[in-house]
Amino acid sequence: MSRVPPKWPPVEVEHPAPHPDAPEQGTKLGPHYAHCFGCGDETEGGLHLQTECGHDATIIAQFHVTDAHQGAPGLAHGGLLACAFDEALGSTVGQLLRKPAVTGKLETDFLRPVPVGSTLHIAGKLDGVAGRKVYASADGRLDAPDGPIALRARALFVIVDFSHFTEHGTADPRDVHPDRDINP
Ligand SMILES: CCCCCCCC(=O)SCCNC(=O)CCNC(=O)[C@H](O)C(C)(C)COP(=O)(O)OP(=O)(O)OC[C@H]1O[C@@H](n2cnc3c(N)ncnc32)[C@H](O)[C@@H]1OP(=O)(O)O
Repeated sequence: MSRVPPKWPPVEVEHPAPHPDAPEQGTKLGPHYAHCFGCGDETEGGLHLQTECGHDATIIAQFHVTDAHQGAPGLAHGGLLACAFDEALGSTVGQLLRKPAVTGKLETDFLRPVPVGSTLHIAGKLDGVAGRKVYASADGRLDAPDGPIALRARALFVIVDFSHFTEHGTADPRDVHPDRDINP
């Protein structure tokens, strides 16, 4: 089967430098929201993705695959793997650009099965910006930062105003203060 991906990014883009307030390499990034299914630390059934700032404007995430994440016996569920990439790519966009953004489109190539007990090492990077559209992509490697690639993902994020989260969700407007620069 041919796996030739379409042109990426699909439009002409600019390549922005990371925001001056973007975290430095090695900085551990806590959850952006304690109840986020992807990264929250108060969601018993969540993915508990752990992220940190990598080298060369990358965001590195680790997803430990447990019994709770199975789709087939002993294998991770594809939708949860896609969720891990959504979170890692959202973190890449938010942490490096310091702007609130939501996923508009997410494409995932599943190249190898991901067994329970393994750790997926996801490295996300920005591929370009066109107006409010931000293109980002990530590779997910099995069990080591240089392990075999199990998944690849490309995503379009759209920069939004903070009112997206107060009008469509239940974010507290008091939590959207002038110092806040990434998703609540
Ligand atoms: C640190 C934080 C980590 C967070 C990680 C988790 C991130 C998430 O999972 S967010 C939750 C999932 N996503 C959502 O709920 C988003 C739901 N969708 C929406 O709210 C809206 O459709 C939204 C905001 C994406 C776009 O709406 P709107 O603001 O009206 O802009 P709109 O004009 O439609 O689109 C903006 C541009 O993006 C393009 N675009 C939007 N969606 C797509 C798409 N699916 N495919 C291609 N292009 C798209 C539009 O064509 C437009 O392009 P152009 O500027 O060239 O005309």
